[in-house]
Amino acid sequence: MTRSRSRTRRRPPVALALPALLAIAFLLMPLLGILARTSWGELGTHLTGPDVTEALRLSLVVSFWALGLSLLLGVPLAWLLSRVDFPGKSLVRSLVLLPMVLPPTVGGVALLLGFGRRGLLGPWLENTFGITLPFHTSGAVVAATFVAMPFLVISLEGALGGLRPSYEETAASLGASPFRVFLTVTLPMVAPGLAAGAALTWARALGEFGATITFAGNLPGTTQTLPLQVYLLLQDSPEAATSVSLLLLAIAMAVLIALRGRWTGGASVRGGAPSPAAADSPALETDPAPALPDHSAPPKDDDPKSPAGEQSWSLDAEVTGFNELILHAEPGTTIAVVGENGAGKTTLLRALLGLTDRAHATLRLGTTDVTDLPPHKRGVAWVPQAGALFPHLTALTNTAYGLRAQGTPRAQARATAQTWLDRLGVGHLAHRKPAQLSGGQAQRVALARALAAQPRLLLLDEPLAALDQTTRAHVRHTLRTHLAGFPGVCLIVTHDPVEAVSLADRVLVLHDGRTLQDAPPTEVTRHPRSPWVARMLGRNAWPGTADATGLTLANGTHITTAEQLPDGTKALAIITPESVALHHTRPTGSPRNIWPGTIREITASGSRLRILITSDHTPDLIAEITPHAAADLRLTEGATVWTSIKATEITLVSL
Ligand SMILES: Nc1ncnc2c1ncn2[C@@H]1O[C@H](COP(=O)(O)OP(=O)(O)OP(=O)(O)O)[C@@H](O)[C@H]1O
Repeated sequence: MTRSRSRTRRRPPVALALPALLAIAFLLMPLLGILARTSWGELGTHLTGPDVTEALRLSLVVSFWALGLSLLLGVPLAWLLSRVDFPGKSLVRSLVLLPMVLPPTVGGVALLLGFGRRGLLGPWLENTFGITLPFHTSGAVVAATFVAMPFLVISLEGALGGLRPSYEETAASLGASPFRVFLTVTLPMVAPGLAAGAALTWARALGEFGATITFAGNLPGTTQTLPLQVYLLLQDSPEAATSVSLLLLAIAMAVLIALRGRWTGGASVRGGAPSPAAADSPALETDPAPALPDHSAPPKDDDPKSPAGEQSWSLDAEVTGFNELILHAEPGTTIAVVGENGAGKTTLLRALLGLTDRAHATLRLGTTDVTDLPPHKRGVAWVPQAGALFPHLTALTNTAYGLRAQGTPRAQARATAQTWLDRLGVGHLAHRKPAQLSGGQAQRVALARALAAQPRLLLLDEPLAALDQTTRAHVRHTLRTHLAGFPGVCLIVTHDPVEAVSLADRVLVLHDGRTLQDAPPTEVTRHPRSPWVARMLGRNAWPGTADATGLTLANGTHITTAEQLPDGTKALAIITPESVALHHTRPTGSPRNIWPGTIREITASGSRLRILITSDHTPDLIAEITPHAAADLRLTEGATVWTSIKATEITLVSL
């Protein structure tokens, strides 16, 4: 903190500071000119004259109409530009920006040729609706909208672009229709950007001159706004022009001051890390989840979509595209989805949600085929990484979101949400915003929100990734308790072997989008089907070819094993780190596999030490020993050791 402050106080280089100061002086000089030349004594008279008050009234009318029109047309346009890919999009974006760079008088000419009496659309407007824009206030509104709307569109498009899609996707997965998502999540989250854009739009419309005078003329009381007044007054009464300019200047400054700090707008989006507020708050990670006598989902009548009598949902999915796999699971099954980076875990989840074109899932949940339903009608709830709690809603309203989207009355939805928050041990935080929750608390609220929506399939994307080790253990315990009673199937994407083994009934190992192994954790632990899975589970896994006495590795090293596979079978030799013994000198006696090696790395793993050994004879080998044994052997990085592994300690897994 101190360091960053002293860094900002450091004297700036003269080569940059000097032109920067000149720029400030350049911008300031005209404003000082207005202030210096204002006849302060006559200011009141100038600003209260009938012409000026009339022009001010007209300016306010025109600018607010222009703002209204810009909001009406510009908000959907900004949304379209930021969210939909369509041909000619960059052309449309250039079109939006054009009025900002076009000389306003040219804009006025263009408006005349488009909407004027002899323009392309003018005659039709006149004949059909009796609307004539030039020389009417409506013309001034059109001119102001033309030049001001781009400010709204680019501000809002920027804010929308900065919004992580996971918020809107989560809202859809909770059952909200696209329009509801827009109103309840998108708009509130981009509110600062929208407000900044609206204020700029209004200020620009208020100051509009060139397009207005060219298109709508300069008729007192009809199209003569304040900037046009200034132009006229400059010829007849320069002091009055200065006073009116000061008024416009004051309004512009007021807008900018009101916008201070909002330029970087965007939503207050939190990551998974605990906020400072949360750090001060009584953290709940140590609270055990309350024991639940009955963890069934809330009453069925809360769920308008549930077919009567259906209490649980199996999963049948056939996924094609990047992922090629078939998945079947009985209700209540928790499946850990694991695999290397890029194996297709997230793509699988998104395919089940109906949120990606990269893979397609034929999906049946219980007796219902949801394949052709949009994401918000599938009953598939998603908890993305870091939870994606809506930052503008409290924990309670976040949790009630899915029920409200599904039509549950507000009071009932809130009562049910409170029940779920209580069940997950965060009921007392119901009225906090996500920014006031710690990472662990936020994860519990995100889980409560997903469960409260009564999904038929629950997808958790690395639910514990953002948490520290202690919190992780507690939240894992909570998760296990609550998943135990979930009446559908739950898929958990994880990179954490402990999470996979301790939470799941099955481990689905993906490789290149396909199933490499789909088995109970004990089976995967005992017989990992790939070196990657073995390594993930902390085991050594050496690929080779089986023969009569064991396995021959690619480099020719032979490993003797107690069990044998048919000659020529491609297989993995799985060696647990605890079964690797280390010696100072070449051991004699029963072990059949003995190689020399060099210690490359020693790291702590719980109460034991993990030793990485490299050798010319074998692939890298991990051994795990007690610190006491390490001290006895006086192990240091770089030291030479002998490793030995009993033939009975090696498992062969055919590939
Ligand atoms: N929008 C996309 N367009 C093109 N390719 C993509 C897109 N999203 C992901 N991919 C690619 O698809 C593959 C699978 O990605 P996916 O995100 O599903 O992997 P993952 O298993 O979740 O990885 P990680 O563990 O890194 O999160 C990767 O090769 C990735 O580069």
